[in-house]
This record gives sequence, structure tokens and C-alpha cells, in this order.
Amino acid sequence: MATTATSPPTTATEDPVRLLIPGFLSPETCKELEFVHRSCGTAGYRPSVVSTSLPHLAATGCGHLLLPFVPIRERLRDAVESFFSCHFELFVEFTGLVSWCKGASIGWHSDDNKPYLRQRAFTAVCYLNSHGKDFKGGILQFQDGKPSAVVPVAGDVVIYTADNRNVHCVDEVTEGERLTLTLWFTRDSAYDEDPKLLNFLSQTSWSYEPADQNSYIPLPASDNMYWFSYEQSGFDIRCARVHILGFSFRASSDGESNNTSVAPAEDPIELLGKPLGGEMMS
Ligand SMILES: O=C(O)CCC(=O)C(=O)O
Ligand SMILES: [Fe+2]
Repeated sequence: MATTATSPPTTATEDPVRLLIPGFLSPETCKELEFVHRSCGTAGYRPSVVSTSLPHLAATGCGHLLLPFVPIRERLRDAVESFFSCHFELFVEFTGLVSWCKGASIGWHSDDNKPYLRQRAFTAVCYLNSHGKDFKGGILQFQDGKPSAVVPVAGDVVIYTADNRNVHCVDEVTEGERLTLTLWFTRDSAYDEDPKLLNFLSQTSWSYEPADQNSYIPLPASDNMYWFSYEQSGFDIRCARVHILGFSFRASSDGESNNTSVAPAEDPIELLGKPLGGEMMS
């Protein structure tokens, strides 16, 4: 019997439009990104949203905080290129941490649905915390196809095409705070995020001339950009990052001869207001 031309297309011939990748980021990486966000997040682009974009970090003297994003962006780009069989170069168009506070939601849309967003080809959303544990609501829903919904779990990533094959919405967050790392990828090098970041960095942190030439640690952004106040809490992000990297401080009040080695446990916070003498010790 001959097969008729009206046979329904098999799913095997259709291009895949989305993929959920469980456990893409480690719990430690999720926490590190949350830390960056808590330190540098600003009022977001939509109501009930707080965001930390990479250009914002680069432009506010926090260029060192870009480092954890570098390998993640590369791994995500590889995952997108491989799953969507891209035989063309992809550029990261935008990278940002977003917290969705109580009341935040987004209605049905595709991610390239505005004239100024047409360059977006693919989306990657990494979940940094978990539905049910850290927040309620906030489920990602797709209009068609599978998976039809994504319940955020810390470390999971969903990648999808930014066009109208992926019309989606996010249910309102009804409790807690939902935290994501969102990236968009473009084929158009004119929208590549990297040159913008390098431009900011060359204007700010790397060419920054400290008033005190003995200080080698970048200045934090202005105090009102942090979730904690250095004045009130004594907590300084510069110190925290140096400690995460496994360094302790060698301090001096007036020159090399009086160097004192200070163990990390001995409140190096106080030392941060003073110039550092000698090298940091690992
Ligand atoms: O956070 C999500 O799950 C999706 C976010 C989204 O749709 C967007 O930012 O355009
Ligand atoms: Fe979206």
C-alpha cells in the first residue's frame, strides 16, 4: 500500500526548540552567583525585580566579579550550539542575574518579540534556587510542546529558541524570592556583549589609579548598592572574595618593616580601611 502525502510529520524530523538540563550548575556556583547578586543587585527593569547585569558590574568598579561568569557563559554557549546544531558563531548578547520578588511575573511572550529584541536567537535560564524551598509560584510555562512547564530547581538550566516557537510566561511569585541567571545569544556580532564589557573595564577598574598607591584591592561600588552596609555590618565584599580565594592579609601601618601577618579568622575587615603592605599570602 502506498503511503499518502497526508501522513502527519513525525516528531523526529522537527527541529528541537527547547531542552531542560538538570544539574548544570553546582550548588556552590549557585551560591557564589547569589552572593554577587546580593552584593551588587540594583532595582530591576520590571516591577518587583532586582537585577545584576554584567555591564553594570563592569561599570561600577566590580570587574573582578565578572570572573565566575566567564566559564558559565562558555559552557552555556557550548550547550546551546550543540543542542541546536549551530553551524554559525554565537555571541552572548546579555548576561544577568535576576531576582523575582513576591508579586513578580511575566505574561505570554517570546524573547525576540520587540523590534529591539529581534537579534535574540536563543535563551538560557539557569535556576539558582528552588521552587517550594526558596519561593512559591514562579513556574515557567510554555504554550506548546514539551516540556510544557519548568519547575525551577537550583542548578537546572533550560535553553530554548527565542522565537515564537517558544511562547512562554512565568507565574507570579507568591512567596519568597526566585533567583535566575539569564542569557541571550545572538548570531549578530554587533550585539556581542563582550566588547561592551571590555570597554567598561578599560575605562574603570583596570585603569583605576588608587588614591593610596599601597592599596591593591579594587574599591567596592558605592555603599547604597549593597544589600548590607559596610558602615553598619562591617562586612566588606572585597575581603570576602579574597578569603573565598584562600588568601589572608599582611598588614602594615607605615611600611614594609612592620608587616604583621593576620590570620583570616582575626577580623581582617578592620584592615580594609588601611593600606595593605607587602603581598597577600596564600
Ligand atoms: O525566568 C524564567 O524562567 C524565564 C524568564 C523570561 O521569560 C524572560 O526573562 O524573558
Ligand atoms: Fe522570556
